[in-house]
Amino acid sequence: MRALVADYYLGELISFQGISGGVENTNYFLTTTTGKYVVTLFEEFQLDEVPYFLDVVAHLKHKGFNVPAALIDIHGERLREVNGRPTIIVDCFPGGELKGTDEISCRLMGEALAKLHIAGEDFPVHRDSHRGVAWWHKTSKAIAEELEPAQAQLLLSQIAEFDAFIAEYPDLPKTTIHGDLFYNNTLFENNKLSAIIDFYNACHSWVMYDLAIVVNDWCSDMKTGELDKAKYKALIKAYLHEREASSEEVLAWPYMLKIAALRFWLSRLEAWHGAKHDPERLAQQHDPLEFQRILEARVRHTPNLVEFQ
Ligand SMILES: Nc1ncnc2c1ncn2[C@@H]1O[C@H](COP(=O)(O)OP(=O)(O)OP(=O)(O)O)[C@@H](O)[C@H]1O
Ligand SMILES: N[C@@H](CCO)C(=O)O
Repeated sequence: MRALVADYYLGELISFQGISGGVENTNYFLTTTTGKYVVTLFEEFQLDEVPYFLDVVAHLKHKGFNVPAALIDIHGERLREVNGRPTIIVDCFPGGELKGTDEISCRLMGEALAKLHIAGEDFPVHRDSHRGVAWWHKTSKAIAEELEPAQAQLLLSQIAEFDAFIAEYPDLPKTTIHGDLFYNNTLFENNKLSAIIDFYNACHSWVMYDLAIVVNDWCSDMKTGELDKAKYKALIKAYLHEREASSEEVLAWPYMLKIAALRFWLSRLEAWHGAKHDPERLAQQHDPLEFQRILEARVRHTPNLVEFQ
C-alpha cells in the first residue's frame, strides 16, 4: 500500500483498512496526509475491461454528479495492477450508507435516477451488460439443474416470457444504466443523497430495467417480497416528474420488474453455488431467496407505472 500511495500525489500513507460488506471487489479505506480515499481491486475483470466503467463515471462526473472518478497517478495513469488485479484509487465521499429506505430517500433516489438516465444518453460507448440477456440464458440453464422443479420452472418460464415480450419491442428506449443501484451503493449525508458509487455493472440497456432494479431493492419488503406502496409511489412519482415514460415503456414495466428481480435472484444463486464448499465465502453471500420472493410477488401482482404521472 505504501508503494502504491507513493505513485500518486497523495502525500504519505497514514493507515488503511479493508471494507467488509462488498461481494464483487476488494475495497480499502485509505488515509494519507492529504485526505481519505478508497482503493478498489477488481476481482471479476481483466485490465482491458475496466476503462469502460471508468469512462462512464468520468462522463457523469463531468455532468455534475457526485460519483467516484479514478485519480491519476504520477505516470498519468488512472488504472494500475496490484497483485494481478486491476486497481484504482478514488476519493472517499462523506456520508454513510442508509440502514434502510424510507419515502424521503426513495423520492431523492427517483429524482437522481431520472437525471442519471438523461445524462447517460449521450455516452458514446454502447457496451452490453456482462449479466444481461446472454448471461441469464446461459446461467439459468446451468443453475436450473441445481434447483427444485418449481424454482427451475419459475426461472425458465420467466426468461421465456421476457424473451417473447422483448422480441415485440426491439426499440424500447435504452441509455447508459448503473445496473446495480441498490441503496447500499448510495451515500447519504444530512438527509441528502451525497454520492452514487459502484458503477461496475454499468452498461447500455433498457431505461425501465434500471428503474425496476432500483424499485425492487429500494421499495420491497425483503421478508415478503411485496412492494411498500408509499415508497414505490414516492420513487416513481419523483422519477416521472424528471423523465416521462413512453407508452411502450409503460407496457414494458411489468416485464422489467420481473426480469430485474430474476437477474439478482440468478446472480445470487450463481454466487451461492460457487461458494457452497467454502463456509467463509458462503457466509458473505447475499440471500438468493430474497429475490425469489420479490420475483414471486411481482408475478402475483405488478403495479401500474403511470397511475402517479
Ligand atoms: N468512494 C467511496 N466513498 C465512501 N465510501 C465508499 C466509497 N466506495 C465504497 N465505499 C464504501 O465501501 C462499501 C463497498 O463498496 P462497493 O459497493 O463498491 O463494493 P462491492 O464489493 O462492489 O460491493 P457489492 O458487491 O456488495 O455492491 C460501500 O458500500 C461504501 O460503504
Ligand atoms: N447488489 C447485488 C450485489 C452486488 O452486485 C446484490 O445485492 O445481489
